[in-house]
Amino acid sequence: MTLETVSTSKAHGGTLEVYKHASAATGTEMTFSVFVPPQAQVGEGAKLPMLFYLSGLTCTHANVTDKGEYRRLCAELGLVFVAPDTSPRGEGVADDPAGAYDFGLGAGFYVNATQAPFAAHYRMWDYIAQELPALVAAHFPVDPARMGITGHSMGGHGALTLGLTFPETFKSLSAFAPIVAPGQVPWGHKALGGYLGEDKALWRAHDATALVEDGKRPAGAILIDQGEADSFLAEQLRPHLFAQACEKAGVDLTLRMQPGYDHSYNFISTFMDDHLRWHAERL
Ligand SMILES: N[C@@H](CCC(=O)N[C@@H](CS)C(=O)NCC(=O)O)C(=O)O
Repeated sequence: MTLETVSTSKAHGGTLEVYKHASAATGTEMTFSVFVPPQAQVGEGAKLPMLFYLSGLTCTHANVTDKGEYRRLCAELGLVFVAPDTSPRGEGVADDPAGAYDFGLGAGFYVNATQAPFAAHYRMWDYIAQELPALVAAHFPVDPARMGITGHSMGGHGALTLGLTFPETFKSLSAFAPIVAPGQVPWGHKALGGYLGEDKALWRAHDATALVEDGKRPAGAILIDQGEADSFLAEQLRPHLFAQACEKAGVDLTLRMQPGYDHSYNFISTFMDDHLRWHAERL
């Protein structure tokens, strides 16, 4: 698969690179950023651990790339960091009929849609679970046996559901302010209903709390940070639903409620170092 370079720029001794490529999963062009730390240059054939970061509603690869403040520590730890887009885009890609921010473009919810007109391109589950790991392993100095996943909000939902479903691919798992129970909150009802249809039994495969209840297990322990001043906490995020399911199932979850922090990248960048270390220690 061919990658087209959008940009490349030296940072912290490594390089921040942005690429476009034709995606077999979505049938569209997809864009992602990758930070390659300086350890990649130490000898030919370096194989480094890597972390996928899945973004939230309205985001592209650029939000965390610009505001996540991950490069300095990734350079120190020798961790490759990959940030994909949140939905397919381009001509012929359906959007929310009313142009709402929480469905359609920028809101793929990391599922394979089954409902028209979204089924044609909204296949972010396959893109993140299969296509992107293979593509990254083929083109960058990464060890495919040492990949982790994290994400924010809708991207935290993606990280948890993918990490629980594919523990052999995603060996370490964390999330920032994730949607943990889409089957029980308005964002999830709209997205899962719109992409997967109204049969709620089918939603359980894309609901982290239901996945744990149904017996799925991550590769190891899970870290979640959640701001207590997050305006989405009570209605959309509800992390205690996931904590209860994990406790009952014996899943090792560290849920840290962070006083005063909101839903923004000020919160994410504050705790980014902790998440990078969490993954580096496990990969
Ligand atoms: N009310 C917000 C909701 C979307 C939102 O808060 N998105 C979060 C993820 S759920 C985000 O990361 N936004 C982009 C940013 O802060 O850079 C909007 O319409 O933009």
